[in-house]
Amino acid sequence: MSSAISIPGSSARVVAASASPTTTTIHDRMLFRKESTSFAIRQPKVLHPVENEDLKLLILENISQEAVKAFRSQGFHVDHSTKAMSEDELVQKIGQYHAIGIRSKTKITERVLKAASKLLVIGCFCIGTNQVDLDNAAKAGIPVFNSPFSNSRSVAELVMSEIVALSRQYFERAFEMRNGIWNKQSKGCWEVRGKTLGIVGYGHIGSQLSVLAEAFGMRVLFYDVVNIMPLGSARQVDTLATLLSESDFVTLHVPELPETTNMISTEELAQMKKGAYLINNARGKVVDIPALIDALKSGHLAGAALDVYPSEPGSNGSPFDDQLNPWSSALRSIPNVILTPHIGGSTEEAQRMIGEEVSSALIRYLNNGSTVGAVNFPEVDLRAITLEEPNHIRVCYVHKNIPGVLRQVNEVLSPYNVEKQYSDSKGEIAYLMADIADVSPRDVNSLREQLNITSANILTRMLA
Ligand SMILES: O=C(O)[C@H](O)COP(=O)(O)O
Repeated sequence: MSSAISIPGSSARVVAASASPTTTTIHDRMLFRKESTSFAIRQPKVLHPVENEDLKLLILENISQEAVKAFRSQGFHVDHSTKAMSEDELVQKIGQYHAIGIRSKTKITERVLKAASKLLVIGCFCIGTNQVDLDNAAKAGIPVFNSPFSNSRSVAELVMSEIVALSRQYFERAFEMRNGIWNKQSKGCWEVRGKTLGIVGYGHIGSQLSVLAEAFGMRVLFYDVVNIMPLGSARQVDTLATLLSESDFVTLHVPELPETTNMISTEELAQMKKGAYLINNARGKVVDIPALIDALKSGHLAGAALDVYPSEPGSNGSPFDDQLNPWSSALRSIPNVILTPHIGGSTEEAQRMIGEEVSSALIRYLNNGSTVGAVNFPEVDLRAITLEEPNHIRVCYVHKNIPGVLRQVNEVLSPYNVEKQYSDSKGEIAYLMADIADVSPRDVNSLREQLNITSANILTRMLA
């Protein structure tokens, strides 16, 4: 949510953005300068890449129209599709685009990145970024942005509904009623009040869920690799085994990482209480599904809810079958499992917020060079160039993080007045932004060429 504040004496507006780390920067705000007792307003100049070519964006997976509108309002050309793209399709098409927007299905692999000769930035319009080869993107000078928490509430609410649905078996009853079967029963159906919820991963979703579960009268335990202050009366436990052995419901909220692959397998399922339930809305590879099928068939677990799978179809209407995942029909035949098609973050509210948040981050990077909020890149930003500085240009220089680079860059910039400069590094990648005064259009090209030939250069862009 954002609100607008009118500035007296000005038709411009200030956008007071949400608490998101990527939605508010100095570029979004007016600049104020104190002059005697009143404030004079210095308006930020809207920057654009000085390259002649128009920016082309590929927006996949039915990303919110809010994002598409925001991009078009910047004059970008947008190709929009409701579907994901396969690696082969991307390799064929990506070469013409400067930016791509994806959700969790489209994989940006090393092969795709090699074909992405013009790509400047990647937007993941979701929380997860495991679908992108982040290291190779950074090495190619491509920052990746995501939406770290805009769909947290939607996922947490889905989990609450799954806890009640599993506990009351109402999805099975509803399924029977659809088939004309009246089967009223209370055996094995429980209230959730007084039961223990074990949350694995106490980040934005896990902590939100903790609050909702306590409002339902549940006792909440959580396990996380870092120490986190519990909300309400929740309690952090030291080991996953403790959480598994004490919880009636176990819900997973961890990213897909080598350490979390098959985090819940035969041994962990055996540690869960007999009659407990497992819920996974995180990533498909976190649960060893054949082991889960065994635990359900043996009756050790009373039920499960799964929203994510190791392989997922790329578009609606595509089959969820044994070709996609070899155990698919075995899983589908178990009655006490709720299977949903990765809808955790699929609400109008979440998609709208994500659309606004990630499109803003991409526009800020493309037009202003800001990498604040990037997940694979040093975070660099500069205060805005103002309208009172018409011949200023902004240099955005992504380079290898090796000694001696700044000396070379400053030599190139030395004939000019460098108004401000900031650089930072992350692993092998470093990023420098500098605003330079009084640069003629002819000098812009020469500056770019001189920076392009520095040995550490990965990508140089000029904004004016
Ligand atoms: O990573 C996420 O935010 C969730 O898994 C949702 O992914 P989706 O946007 O592809 O539905």
